[in-house]
Amino acid sequence: MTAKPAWIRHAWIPVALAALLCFPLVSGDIYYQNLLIMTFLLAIGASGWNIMGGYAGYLSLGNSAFIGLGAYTTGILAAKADISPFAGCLVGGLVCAVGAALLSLVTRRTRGMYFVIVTFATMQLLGVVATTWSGLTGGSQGLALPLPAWSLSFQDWPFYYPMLGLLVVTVAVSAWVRRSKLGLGLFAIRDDEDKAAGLGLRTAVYKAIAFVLGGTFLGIAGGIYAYYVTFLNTAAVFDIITSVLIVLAVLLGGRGTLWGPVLGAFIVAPISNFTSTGLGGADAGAIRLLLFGGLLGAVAIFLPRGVLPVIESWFRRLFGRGAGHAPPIVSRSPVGGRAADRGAETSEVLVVRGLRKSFGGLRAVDGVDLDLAGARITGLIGPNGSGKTTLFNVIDGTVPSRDGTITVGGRRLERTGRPGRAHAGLARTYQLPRLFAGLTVVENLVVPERRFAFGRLWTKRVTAAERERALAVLDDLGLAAHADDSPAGLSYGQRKLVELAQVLWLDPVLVMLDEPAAGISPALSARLADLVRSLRRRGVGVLLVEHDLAFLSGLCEQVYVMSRGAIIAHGSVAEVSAEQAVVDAYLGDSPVPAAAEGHA
Ligand SMILES: Nc1ncnc2c1ncn2[C@@H]1O[C@H](COP(=O)(O)OP(=O)(O)OP(=O)(O)O)[C@@H](O)[C@H]1O
Repeated sequence: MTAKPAWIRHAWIPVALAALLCFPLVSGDIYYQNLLIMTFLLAIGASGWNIMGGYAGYLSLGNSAFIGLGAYTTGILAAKADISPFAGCLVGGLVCAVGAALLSLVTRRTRGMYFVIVTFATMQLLGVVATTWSGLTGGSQGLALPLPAWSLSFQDWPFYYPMLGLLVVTVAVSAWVRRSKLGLGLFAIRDDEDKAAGLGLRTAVYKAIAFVLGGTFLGIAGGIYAYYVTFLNTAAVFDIITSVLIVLAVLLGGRGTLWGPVLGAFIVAPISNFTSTGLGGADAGAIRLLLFGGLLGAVAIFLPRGVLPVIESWFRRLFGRGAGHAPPIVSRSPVGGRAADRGAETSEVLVVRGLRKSFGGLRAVDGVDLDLAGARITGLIGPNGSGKTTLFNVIDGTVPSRDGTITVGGRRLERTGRPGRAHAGLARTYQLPRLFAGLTVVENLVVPERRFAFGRLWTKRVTAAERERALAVLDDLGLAAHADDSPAGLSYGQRKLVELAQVLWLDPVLVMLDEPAAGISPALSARLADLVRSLRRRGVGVLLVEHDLAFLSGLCEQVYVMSRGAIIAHGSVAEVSAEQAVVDAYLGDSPVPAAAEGHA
């Protein structure tokens, strides 16, 4: 069965919106109006949180801090400066945007549980500041906002419609983020942040923008909420329960999806409302926290994907809705690039001097010097544990080192971060291919970023030109039929090929390949060797770690031999194979493979 056109699949959106727009006009029931206002607030919070927590995979538990900041900014402006709360809430959004930008600076290097703790601590800190700064916030006495001046016949419409409007804007922005390069980068960060940085993505900027967007919407919603309740109390506004409800709504609905957080809010808000009106007494807050904390744990364990993805996969199974493959474009992948432009054949692409890296007392890399010319394929061999991967990691910035210099294409890079090294033309693959499982094969190919530009973040996730070029590359690799599949469906060898094609998207001057031929079929190995030779023709320098000497000897002009962190020999495969130190360290007593005696 063919997929239905997008307008049919999305027809429910205007219907649902029209129903929500008409509801207050046809029903005079204030209870349901209020319930919907709180649902919209939760849905805004959940959609905003989803940009950072769902798309980028950064969970935080401090989001009610932004609601509180927005609410207090609006409340203080209204109570002290007589500024309309509807204008004040925009200022609240701005204050939250600045606050989120500052917080993302603080949390730049924080991940996982540490990120959760820092955001939670920020919320607690803001609560304490708001309580102690009583001259401004009213402290524990609370802060009263002016009562709305409109006629009672309007009921709660002046809160209902702005909140609904803000929800529409939040979802629209969230949808637009998904379709942009910003979203592509955020999903890549969620799958493998280190790899994304190695492909040139300025991950800190991506995360900061995601955090600022979510924080801004929460701040504006907090401002409208402040006017709606007309009385702010620090204990209630900076309560952890609001953060828990936001996270619960996202996880329940479907983290990382567009509509999951909204669906989750429509399920969670009525339950929350029921418990806050139904439960009384001094322990009501603790019971609610226990209940929603328990629900959060249960959803994380028993429904980790959330309701929406589960329903979608049922539908797919029932109606067989597939993504459909675009026809492959038969053309050759482009050659040339910056390596050829800079006449790399004649210059050094990599110069390393005195590089060292120790892990405790172990000298994994011990004073390594390397000289690699462009348009040359250089092998790096050595016994297991001799330091080859660590040397790669130090050169590409995965592992920091304080000793030694690294020059790529004439630029000193030892103090440059991973994205900067990628922008300078340094690219690498891994022993086990690391593709982004949440992206399609084409998206994996186009995700690398040759240089950072703000404007680029807002462009389409995969432009038509990029798609055409990516399909040409995949066609060359015999993988065009998998263009729109998840890389999880590819064989190990195919993933290695795609990873190589991915790093070539950077248009590098130097490519470091970590055991590219390990564990792949002879046919794929031959294809890979062809690809490596084509790099040499384009003037790209190649540094290749490989245990398969037959593979190396057919490719490399020179090899470096490592043992115990140091380079112990350098020359052609035949030359180093004849050296006694190499035989002792690497080959042991085995004879040199016949293939090593004559190389291309
Ligand atoms: N993060 C780390 N912490 C501590 N020791 C490490 C770390 N990474 C590597 N090592 C150690 O450094 C030494 C060099 O390891 P490395 O992985 O670089 O060797 P290799 O030559 O790539 O080995 P192989 O050929 O098996 O991949 C090994 O003794 C390894 O145990």
